[in-house]
Amino acid sequence: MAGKAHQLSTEEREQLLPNLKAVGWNEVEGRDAIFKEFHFKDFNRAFGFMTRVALQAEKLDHHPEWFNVYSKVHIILSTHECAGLSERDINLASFIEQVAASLA
Ligand SMILES: C[C@H](O)[C@H](O)[C@H]1CNC2=NC(N)=NC(=O)C2=N1
Repeated sequence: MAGKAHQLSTEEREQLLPNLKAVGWNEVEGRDAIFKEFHFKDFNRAFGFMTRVALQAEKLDHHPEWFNVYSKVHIILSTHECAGLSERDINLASFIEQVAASLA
């Protein structure tokens, strides 16, 4: 991954977070991270979604924290390198939204 991740400033958050909040992402309490819960029709779709996200995460060298039960996938995004939210999380969340939309 090129360059060092920096924790988003207040201004960057005001600019970047509303779009994600509008589609169901929320800030995690007590931790600088974002969270969303995804529901699919069945496990096959949930796992297909996870597979596509996993391949992109590996490509970006930026990985989600996630939890799956059957058709439900919980995702938390945060950047270890800066111990909080960075642009990498915003970019990965945007990619995740595209994948979810294509599977809806
Ligand atoms: C060594 C390796 O580049 C780092 O650990 C990468 C891998 N995946 C990562 N994922 C996330 N979410 N945050 C990171 O800071 C991060 N760093």
